[in-house]
Amino acid sequence: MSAPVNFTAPFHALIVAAGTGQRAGGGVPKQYRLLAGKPVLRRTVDAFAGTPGLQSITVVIGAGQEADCASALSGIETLTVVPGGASRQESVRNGLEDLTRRLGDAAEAAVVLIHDAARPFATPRMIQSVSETAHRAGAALPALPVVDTLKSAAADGTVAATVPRAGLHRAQTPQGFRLGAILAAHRAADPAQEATDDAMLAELAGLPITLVPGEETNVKLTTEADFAAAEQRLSVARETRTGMGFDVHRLVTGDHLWLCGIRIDHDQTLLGHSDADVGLHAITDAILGALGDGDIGQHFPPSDPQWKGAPSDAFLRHAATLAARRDAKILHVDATLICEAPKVGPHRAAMRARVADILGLSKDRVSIKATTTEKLGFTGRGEGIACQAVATLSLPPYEDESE
Ligand SMILES: Nc1ccn([C@@H]2O[C@H](COP(=O)(O)OP(=O)(O)OP(=O)(O)O)[C@@H](O)[C@H]2O)c(=O)n1
Ligand SMILES: C[C@](O)(CO)[C@H](O)COP(=O)(O)O
Repeated sequence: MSAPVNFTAPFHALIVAAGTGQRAGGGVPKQYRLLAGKPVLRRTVDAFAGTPGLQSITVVIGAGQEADCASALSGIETLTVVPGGASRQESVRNGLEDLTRRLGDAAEAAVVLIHDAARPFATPRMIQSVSETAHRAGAALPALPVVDTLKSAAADGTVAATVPRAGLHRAQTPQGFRLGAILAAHRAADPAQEATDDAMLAELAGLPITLVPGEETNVKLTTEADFAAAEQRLSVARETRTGMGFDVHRLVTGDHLWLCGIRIDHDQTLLGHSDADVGLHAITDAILGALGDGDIGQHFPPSDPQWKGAPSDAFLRHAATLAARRDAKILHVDATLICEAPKVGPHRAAMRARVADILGLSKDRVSIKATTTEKLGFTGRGEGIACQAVATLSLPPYEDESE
Protein backbone atom coordinates (compact mmCIF):
# COMPACT_ATOMS: atom_id res chain seq x y z
CA MET A 1 0.00 0.00 0.00
CA SER A 2 1.11 3.52 -0.67
CA ALA A 3 1.55 6.50 1.64
CA PRO A 4 -1.56 8.53 2.63
CA VAL A 5 -3.15 10.55 -0.16
CA ASN A 6 -1.43 13.84 -0.81
CA PHE A 7 -3.37 16.40 -2.79
CA THR A 8 -0.64 17.90 -4.87
CA ALA A 9 0.70 21.32 -4.00
CA PRO A 10 0.25 23.77 -6.93
CA PHE A 11 3.30 25.61 -8.28
CA HIS A 12 4.52 27.75 -11.21
CA ALA A 13 7.73 26.87 -13.07
CA LEU A 14 10.16 29.61 -14.13
CA ILE A 15 12.89 28.23 -16.39
CA VAL A 16 15.81 30.52 -17.21
CA ALA A 17 17.23 29.87 -20.66
CA ALA A 18 18.73 33.21 -21.68
CA GLY A 19 22.42 32.30 -21.32
CA THR A 20 24.86 31.94 -24.19
CA GLY A 21 26.65 28.81 -22.92
CA GLN A 22 30.22 30.10 -23.33
CA ARG A 23 31.81 27.33 -21.26
CA ALA A 24 30.07 24.57 -23.19
CA GLY A 25 30.90 25.99 -26.63
CA GLY A 26 29.28 24.16 -29.53
CA GLY A 27 28.18 27.07 -31.71
CA VAL A 28 24.64 27.31 -30.34
CA PRO A 29 23.60 28.17 -26.75
CA LYS A 30 23.70 24.86 -24.83
CA GLN A 31 19.98 24.87 -23.95
CA TYR A 32 19.16 24.50 -27.67
CA ARG A 33 21.74 21.77 -28.37
CA LEU A 34 20.44 18.27 -28.99
CA LEU A 35 20.97 15.70 -26.27
CA ALA A 36 20.20 12.17 -27.44
CA GLY A 37 18.20 13.72 -30.28
CA LYS A 38 16.12 16.16 -28.21
CA PRO A 39 16.91 19.83 -27.36
CA VAL A 40 18.10 20.32 -23.78
CA LEU A 41 15.43 22.97 -23.17
CA ARG A 42 12.70 20.58 -24.36
CA ARG A 43 13.92 17.94 -21.90
CA THR A 44 13.86 20.49 -19.09
CA VAL A 45 10.35 21.70 -19.94
CA ASP A 46 9.10 18.11 -20.33
CA ALA A 47 10.39 17.23 -16.85
CA PHE A 48 8.12 19.92 -15.40
CA ALA A 49 5.21 19.34 -17.77
CA GLY A 50 4.70 15.83 -16.41
CA THR A 51 4.77 16.87 -12.76
CA PRO A 52 1.47 16.96 -10.86
CA GLY A 53 0.69 20.36 -9.34
CA LEU A 54 2.15 22.38 -12.23
CA GLN A 55 0.08 25.53 -12.89
CA SER A 56 2.13 27.31 -15.55
CA ILE A 57 5.53 27.37 -17.22
CA THR A 58 7.45 30.56 -18.00
CA VAL A 59 10.61 30.29 -20.09
CA VAL A 60 13.05 33.22 -20.10
CA ILE A 61 15.10 33.49 -23.29
CA GLY A 62 17.83 35.72 -24.70
CA ALA A 63 17.55 38.25 -27.51
CA GLY A 64 17.81 36.49 -30.86
CA GLN A 65 16.93 33.07 -29.40
CA GLU A 66 13.26 33.20 -30.44
CA ALA A 67 13.55 30.83 -33.42
CA ASP A 68 15.68 28.28 -31.53
CA CYS A 69 13.21 28.40 -28.64
CA ALA A 70 10.16 28.00 -30.90
CA SER A 71 11.75 25.02 -32.61
CA ALA A 72 12.80 23.38 -29.30
CA LEU A 73 9.35 23.82 -27.78
CA SER A 74 7.17 23.26 -30.85
CA GLY A 75 3.76 21.80 -30.07
CA ILE A 76 3.69 23.09 -26.50
CA GLU A 77 0.98 25.75 -26.39
CA THR A 78 0.46 26.52 -22.74
CA LEU A 79 3.72 28.29 -22.00
CA THR A 80 4.81 31.92 -21.70
CA VAL A 81 8.11 33.17 -23.16
CA VAL A 82 9.72 36.25 -21.57
CA PRO A 83 12.87 38.19 -22.59
CA GLY A 84 15.91 37.68 -20.36
CA GLY A 85 18.71 39.94 -19.20
CA ALA A 86 22.49 40.19 -19.23
CA SER A 87 22.95 37.93 -16.18
CA ARG A 88 21.10 34.93 -14.74
CA GLN A 89 19.90 37.16 -11.91
CA GLU A 90 18.41 39.69 -14.35
CA SER A 91 16.75 36.92 -16.34
CA VAL A 92 15.13 35.49 -13.20
CA ARG A 93 13.96 38.96 -12.16
CA ASN A 94 12.35 39.56 -15.58
CA GLY A 95 10.54 36.24 -15.32
CA LEU A 96 9.33 36.91 -11.78
CA GLU A 97 8.04 40.38 -12.71
CA ASP A 98 6.17 38.98 -15.70
CA LEU A 99 4.65 36.06 -13.78
CA THR A 100 3.57 38.42 -10.99
CA ARG A 101 1.79 40.70 -13.47
CA ARG A 102 -0.03 37.74 -15.00
CA LEU A 103 -1.13 36.22 -11.67
CA GLY A 104 -2.43 39.52 -10.27
CA ASP A 105 -3.92 39.11 -6.78
CA ALA A 106 -2.91 35.44 -6.65
CA ALA A 107 0.80 36.26 -7.10
CA GLU A 108 1.86 37.02 -3.53
CA ALA A 109 1.16 33.58 -2.05
CA ALA A 110 1.78 31.49 -5.17
CA VAL A 111 4.75 29.13 -5.14
CA VAL A 112 7.33 29.51 -7.92
CA LEU A 113 10.07 27.00 -8.73
CA ILE A 114 13.05 28.70 -10.41
CA HIS A 115 15.09 26.34 -12.55
CA ASP A 116 18.07 26.38 -14.93
CA ALA A 117 17.24 25.30 -18.47
CA ALA A 118 20.70 23.75 -18.34
CA ARG A 119 19.52 21.13 -15.79
CA PRO A 120 17.40 18.77 -17.89
CA PHE A 121 17.45 15.84 -15.47
CA ALA A 122 15.46 17.13 -12.48
CA THR A 123 12.98 14.38 -11.67
CA PRO A 124 9.27 14.95 -11.00
CA ARG A 125 9.88 13.43 -7.57
CA MET A 126 12.40 16.14 -6.65
CA ILE A 127 10.33 18.91 -8.26
CA GLN A 128 7.35 17.87 -6.13
CA SER A 129 9.47 17.64 -3.01
CA VAL A 130 10.75 21.23 -3.56
CA SER A 131 7.20 22.43 -4.22
CA GLU A 132 5.74 20.76 -1.14
CA THR A 133 8.56 22.08 1.08
CA ALA A 134 8.17 25.61 -0.31
CA HIS A 135 4.45 25.44 0.49
CA ARG A 136 5.14 24.23 4.02
CA ALA A 137 8.28 26.20 4.92
CA GLY A 138 8.27 29.19 2.54
CA ALA A 139 11.51 28.41 0.68
CA ALA A 140 13.16 25.17 -0.44
CA LEU A 141 16.60 24.40 -1.87
CA PRO A 142 17.68 21.03 -3.27
CA ALA A 143 21.29 20.38 -2.33
CA LEU A 144 23.83 17.62 -1.83
CA PRO A 145 26.46 17.46 0.92
CA VAL A 146 30.03 18.01 -0.24
CA VAL A 147 31.89 14.69 -0.10
CA ASP A 148 35.35 15.66 -1.36
CA THR A 149 37.98 17.45 0.71
CA LEU A 150 38.04 21.10 -0.24
CA LYS A 151 41.18 23.11 -0.94
CA SER A 152 41.61 26.77 -1.70
CA ALA A 153 44.31 27.52 -4.26
CA ALA A 154 46.91 30.25 -4.30
CA ALA A 155 47.56 32.29 -7.45
CA ASP A 156 50.70 30.23 -8.21
CA GLY A 157 48.70 26.96 -8.38
CA THR A 158 49.73 25.65 -4.98
CA VAL A 159 47.35 24.76 -2.16
CA ALA A 160 46.66 27.71 0.12
CA ALA A 161 44.54 25.91 2.71
CA THR A 162 42.09 23.12 3.45
CA VAL A 163 38.54 24.37 3.75
CA PRO A 164 36.45 22.53 6.36
CA ARG A 165 33.65 20.77 4.49
CA ALA A 166 31.37 19.99 7.44
CA GLY A 167 27.91 21.42 6.76
CA LEU A 168 28.76 22.45 3.19
CA HIS A 169 26.34 21.62 0.39
CA ARG A 170 26.20 21.98 -3.39
CA ALA A 171 23.11 23.96 -4.36
CA GLN A 172 20.95 22.82 -7.27
CA THR A 173 17.75 24.01 -8.88
CA PRO A 174 14.72 24.09 -8.94
CA GLN A 175 14.63 26.40 -5.95
CA GLY A 176 11.13 27.00 -4.57
CA PHE A 177 9.78 30.21 -3.00
CA ARG A 178 6.64 32.20 -2.35
CA LEU A 179 6.49 34.44 -5.41
CA GLY A 180 5.92 37.65 -3.42
CA ALA A 181 8.89 37.01 -1.13
CA ILE A 182 11.44 36.07 -3.81
CA LEU A 183 10.43 38.97 -6.04
CA ALA A 184 10.87 41.34 -3.10
CA ALA A 185 14.33 39.81 -2.48
CA HIS A 186 15.27 40.34 -6.15
CA ARG A 187 14.01 43.92 -6.11
CA ALA A 188 16.01 44.67 -2.95
CA ALA A 189 19.23 43.12 -4.31
CA ASP A 190 22.35 45.23 -4.78
CA PRO A 191 23.04 45.05 -8.55
CA ALA A 192 26.78 45.30 -7.86
CA GLN A 193 26.71 42.02 -5.91
CA GLU A 194 25.66 39.40 -8.45
CA ALA A 195 24.01 36.39 -6.85
CA THR A 196 24.80 33.00 -8.40
CA ASP A 197 21.48 31.57 -7.26
CA ASP A 198 18.13 32.78 -5.97
CA ALA A 199 18.54 31.22 -2.54
CA MET A 200 21.44 33.64 -2.00
CA LEU A 201 19.08 36.60 -2.49
CA ALA A 202 16.55 34.95 -0.19
CA GLU A 203 19.27 34.54 2.46
CA LEU A 204 20.24 38.21 2.14
CA ALA A 205 16.57 39.10 2.61
CA GLY A 206 16.50 37.05 5.81
CA LEU A 207 14.20 34.30 4.55
CA PRO A 208 14.72 30.87 6.13
CA ILE A 209 15.40 28.24 3.44
CA THR A 210 14.84 24.54 4.01
CA LEU A 211 17.21 22.05 2.39
CA VAL A 212 15.73 19.08 0.55
CA PRO A 213 17.80 16.25 -0.91
CA GLY A 214 19.18 17.10 -4.35
CA GLU A 215 19.99 14.44 -6.92
CA GLU A 216 23.42 13.40 -8.22
CA THR A 217 21.85 13.07 -11.65
CA ASN A 218 20.51 16.65 -11.59
CA VAL A 219 23.70 18.02 -13.16
CA LYS A 220 24.00 21.45 -14.70
CA LEU A 221 25.32 21.03 -18.25
CA THR A 222 28.20 23.48 -18.11
CA THR A 223 31.06 22.03 -20.18
CA GLU A 224 31.49 19.75 -23.19
CA ALA A 225 32.40 16.93 -20.77
CA ASP A 226 28.98 17.32 -19.10
CA PHE A 227 27.31 16.83 -22.49
CA ALA A 228 29.37 13.69 -23.17
CA ALA A 229 28.47 12.22 -19.76
CA ALA A 230 24.79 13.07 -20.26
CA GLU A 231 24.71 11.37 -23.69
CA GLN A 232 26.24 8.29 -22.09
CA ARG A 233 23.70 8.26 -19.26
CA LEU A 234 20.73 8.59 -21.61
CA SER A 235 21.86 5.56 -23.55
CA VAL A 236 21.08 3.39 -20.50
CA ALA A 237 17.57 2.01 -21.05
CA ARG A 238 14.56 2.72 -18.88
CA GLU A 239 11.86 0.14 -18.37
CA THR A 240 8.53 0.38 -20.19
CA ARG A 241 5.49 -0.99 -18.35
CA THR A 242 1.85 -1.34 -19.32
CA GLY A 243 -1.05 -1.49 -16.86
CA MET A 244 -4.71 -2.22 -17.48
CA GLY A 245 -7.83 -1.02 -15.71
CA PHE A 246 -11.46 -2.08 -15.88
CA ASP A 247 -14.48 -0.64 -14.10
CA VAL A 248 -18.28 -0.86 -14.15
CA HIS A 249 -20.95 1.33 -12.56
CA ARG A 250 -24.71 0.76 -12.49
CA LEU A 251 -27.07 3.19 -14.29
CA VAL A 252 -30.16 4.45 -12.45
CA THR A 253 -32.70 7.20 -13.16
CA GLY A 254 -31.15 10.67 -12.89
CA ASP A 255 -30.35 13.83 -14.82
CA HIS A 256 -26.58 13.77 -15.44
CA LEU A 257 -23.47 11.63 -15.16
CA TRP A 258 -19.68 12.05 -15.22
CA LEU A 259 -17.54 10.37 -17.86
CA CYS A 260 -13.77 10.96 -18.19
CA GLY A 261 -14.05 14.14 -16.10
CA ILE A 262 -16.89 15.65 -18.19
CA ARG A 263 -20.42 16.30 -16.87
CA ILE A 264 -23.01 15.06 -19.37
CA ASP A 265 -26.73 15.80 -19.14
CA HIS A 266 -28.55 12.47 -19.42
CA ASP A 267 -31.76 10.86 -18.16
CA GLN A 268 -29.73 8.37 -16.12
CA THR A 269 -26.89 8.68 -13.64
CA LEU A 270 -24.10 6.36 -12.57
CA LEU A 271 -24.35 4.94 -9.08
CA GLY A 272 -21.25 4.82 -6.89
CA HIS A 273 -19.65 5.96 -3.68
CA SER A 274 -17.71 8.73 -5.45
CA ASP A 275 -19.03 10.55 -8.55
CA ALA A 276 -18.88 7.09 -10.24
CA ASP A 277 -16.81 8.33 -13.21
CA VAL A 278 -16.16 4.91 -14.65
CA GLY A 279 -13.73 6.32 -17.24
CA LEU A 280 -11.41 8.07 -14.77
CA HIS A 281 -11.57 5.01 -12.48
CA ALA A 282 -10.39 2.66 -15.24
CA ILE A 283 -7.55 5.01 -16.26
CA THR A 284 -6.51 5.41 -12.60
CA ASP A 285 -6.39 1.63 -12.22
CA ALA A 286 -4.36 1.27 -15.42
CA ILE A 287 -1.69 3.66 -14.06
CA LEU A 288 -1.67 1.93 -10.67
CA GLY A 289 -1.35 -1.38 -12.55
CA ALA A 290 1.74 -0.21 -14.45
CA LEU A 291 3.26 0.91 -11.13
CA GLY A 292 2.34 -2.41 -9.47
CA ASP A 293 0.74 -0.33 -6.75
CA GLY A 294 -2.60 -1.98 -5.93
CA ASP A 295 -5.91 -0.65 -7.21
CA ILE A 296 -8.18 2.33 -6.72
CA GLY A 297 -10.17 0.57 -3.98
CA GLN A 298 -7.02 0.16 -1.87
CA HIS A 299 -6.07 3.82 -2.19
CA PHE A 300 -9.61 5.20 -1.80
CA PRO A 301 -11.66 2.59 0.13
CA PRO A 302 -15.43 2.85 -0.58
CA SER A 303 -15.91 2.37 3.18
CA ASP A 304 -14.15 5.71 3.82
CA PRO A 305 -16.77 8.52 4.11
CA GLN A 306 -14.31 11.16 2.82
CA TRP A 307 -14.69 9.76 -0.74
CA LYS A 308 -18.52 9.96 -0.73
CA GLY A 309 -19.47 11.95 -3.84
CA ALA A 310 -15.79 12.79 -4.43
CA PRO A 311 -14.83 14.07 -7.90
CA SER A 312 -12.77 11.32 -9.49
CA ASP A 313 -10.12 13.65 -10.92
CA ALA A 314 -8.60 13.52 -7.40
CA PHE A 315 -8.08 9.76 -7.83
CA LEU A 316 -6.40 10.17 -11.20
CA ARG A 317 -4.21 12.99 -9.90
CA HIS A 318 -3.16 10.76 -7.03
CA ALA A 319 -2.10 8.02 -9.47
CA ALA A 320 -0.08 10.62 -11.41
CA THR A 321 1.54 11.76 -8.16
CA LEU A 322 2.52 8.18 -7.31
CA ALA A 323 4.00 7.82 -10.79
CA ALA A 324 5.99 11.03 -10.38
CA ARG A 325 7.35 9.82 -7.05
CA ARG A 326 8.71 6.74 -8.81
CA ASP A 327 10.30 8.97 -11.47
CA ALA A 328 7.87 7.35 -13.91
CA LYS A 329 6.68 9.18 -17.02
CA ILE A 330 3.21 8.42 -18.32
CA LEU A 331 3.72 7.92 -22.05
CA HIS A 332 0.14 7.18 -23.07
CA VAL A 333 -3.30 6.28 -21.80
CA ASP A 334 -6.04 4.70 -23.91
CA ALA A 335 -9.60 4.14 -22.64
CA THR A 336 -12.67 2.52 -24.22
CA LEU A 337 -16.08 3.43 -22.79
CA ILE A 338 -18.66 0.66 -23.29
CA CYS A 339 -22.28 1.88 -23.39
CA GLU A 340 -25.30 2.38 -25.61
CA ALA A 341 -25.97 5.88 -24.22
CA PRO A 342 -25.04 8.63 -23.75
CA LYS A 343 -23.26 9.06 -27.08
CA VAL A 344 -19.58 9.69 -26.38
CA GLY A 345 -18.67 11.24 -29.77
CA PRO A 346 -19.85 14.80 -29.01
CA HIS A 347 -17.83 14.80 -25.74
CA ARG A 348 -14.73 12.93 -26.88
CA ALA A 349 -12.54 16.00 -27.50
CA ALA A 350 -13.47 17.52 -24.13
CA MET A 351 -12.79 14.21 -22.35
CA ARG A 352 -9.41 13.92 -24.01
CA ALA A 353 -8.46 17.46 -23.05
CA ARG A 354 -9.66 16.95 -19.48
CA VAL A 355 -7.73 13.71 -18.93
CA ALA A 356 -4.62 15.26 -20.51
CA ASP A 357 -4.98 18.27 -18.22
CA ILE A 358 -5.36 16.16 -15.06
CA LEU A 359 -2.30 14.07 -15.96
CA GLY A 360 -0.20 16.99 -17.20
CA LEU A 361 0.16 15.35 -20.63
CA SER A 362 -0.23 16.66 -24.15
CA LYS A 363 -3.50 15.59 -25.77
CA ASP A 364 -1.74 13.34 -28.25
CA ARG A 365 -0.80 11.09 -25.32
CA VAL A 366 -4.44 10.47 -24.44
CA SER A 367 -6.97 8.42 -26.38
CA ILE A 368 -10.66 8.08 -25.57
CA LYS A 369 -12.74 5.60 -27.54
CA ALA A 370 -16.24 4.19 -27.22
CA THR A 371 -18.22 1.20 -28.35
CA THR A 372 -21.64 -0.33 -27.85
CA THR A 373 -22.13 -4.05 -27.27
CA GLU A 374 -24.83 -4.30 -29.95
CA LYS A 375 -27.55 -4.27 -27.26
CA LEU A 376 -26.04 -7.41 -25.72
CA GLY A 377 -25.31 -7.88 -22.02
CA PHE A 378 -25.74 -5.39 -19.17
CA THR A 379 -24.24 -2.51 -21.14
CA GLY A 380 -26.49 -3.34 -24.09
CA ARG A 381 -29.58 -3.30 -21.87
CA GLY A 382 -28.52 0.09 -20.45
CA GLU A 383 -28.10 -1.28 -16.93
CA GLY A 384 -24.58 0.03 -16.54
CA ILE A 385 -21.50 1.53 -18.21
CA ALA A 386 -18.13 -0.21 -18.36
CA CYS A 387 -14.71 1.16 -19.24
CA GLN A 388 -11.42 -0.52 -19.95
CA ALA A 389 -8.11 1.32 -20.13
CA VAL A 390 -4.41 0.78 -20.63
CA ALA A 391 -1.56 3.02 -19.53
CA THR A 392 2.04 2.87 -20.73
CA LEU A 393 4.73 4.22 -18.42
CA SER A 394 8.48 4.68 -18.76
CA LEU A 395 10.35 4.34 -15.48
CA PRO A 396 13.76 3.54 -14.03
CA PRO A 397 14.45 -0.20 -13.98
CA TYR A 398 12.93 -1.92 -10.94
CA GLU A 399 15.21 -3.79 -8.56
CA ASP A 400 14.58 -7.52 -8.88
CA GLU A 401 13.19 -8.29 -5.42
CA SER A 402 13.46 -12.06 -5.91
CA GLU A 403 17.27 -11.94 -5.77
N1 LIG B 1 21.91 36.06 -18.82
C1 LIG B 1 21.60 34.82 -18.47
C2 LIG B 1 22.60 33.89 -18.11
C3 LIG B 1 22.24 32.61 -17.78
N2 LIG B 1 20.93 32.26 -17.82
C4 LIG B 1 20.52 30.86 -17.55
O1 LIG B 1 20.93 30.48 -16.27
C5 LIG B 1 21.18 29.08 -16.23
C6 LIG B 1 22.50 28.76 -15.52
O2 LIG B 1 23.54 29.51 -16.09
P1 LIG B 1 24.84 28.92 -16.79
O3 LIG B 1 24.92 27.48 -16.66
O4 LIG B 1 25.97 29.75 -16.34
O5 LIG B 1 24.53 29.23 -18.35
P2 LIG B 1 25.28 30.20 -19.34
O6 LIG B 1 25.35 31.57 -18.76
O7 LIG B 1 24.57 30.06 -20.63
O8 LIG B 1 26.71 29.52 -19.43
P3 LIG B 1 28.14 30.23 -19.49
O9 LIG B 1 28.33 30.89 -18.16
O10 LIG B 1 29.09 29.11 -19.73
O11 LIG B 1 28.13 31.22 -20.63
C7 LIG B 1 21.17 28.59 -17.68
O12 LIG B 1 20.01 27.83 -17.90
C8 LIG B 1 21.20 29.86 -18.47
O13 LIG B 1 20.54 29.78 -19.72
C9 LIG B 1 19.97 33.19 -18.16
O14 LIG B 1 18.78 32.86 -18.20
N3 LIG B 1 20.33 34.46 -18.47
C1 LIG C 1 21.75 28.34 -9.82
C2 LIG C 1 22.83 27.29 -9.84
O1 LIG C 1 22.53 26.30 -10.79
C3 LIG C 1 22.86 26.60 -8.48
O2 LIG C 1 23.88 25.68 -8.46
C4 LIG C 1 24.18 27.88 -10.19
O3 LIG C 1 24.59 28.74 -9.18
C5 LIG C 1 24.21 28.58 -11.53
O4 LIG C 1 25.52 29.05 -11.72
P1 LIG C 1 26.05 29.64 -13.09
O5 LIG C 1 27.33 30.29 -12.80
O6 LIG C 1 25.00 30.58 -13.59
O7 LIG C 1 26.28 28.47 -13.97
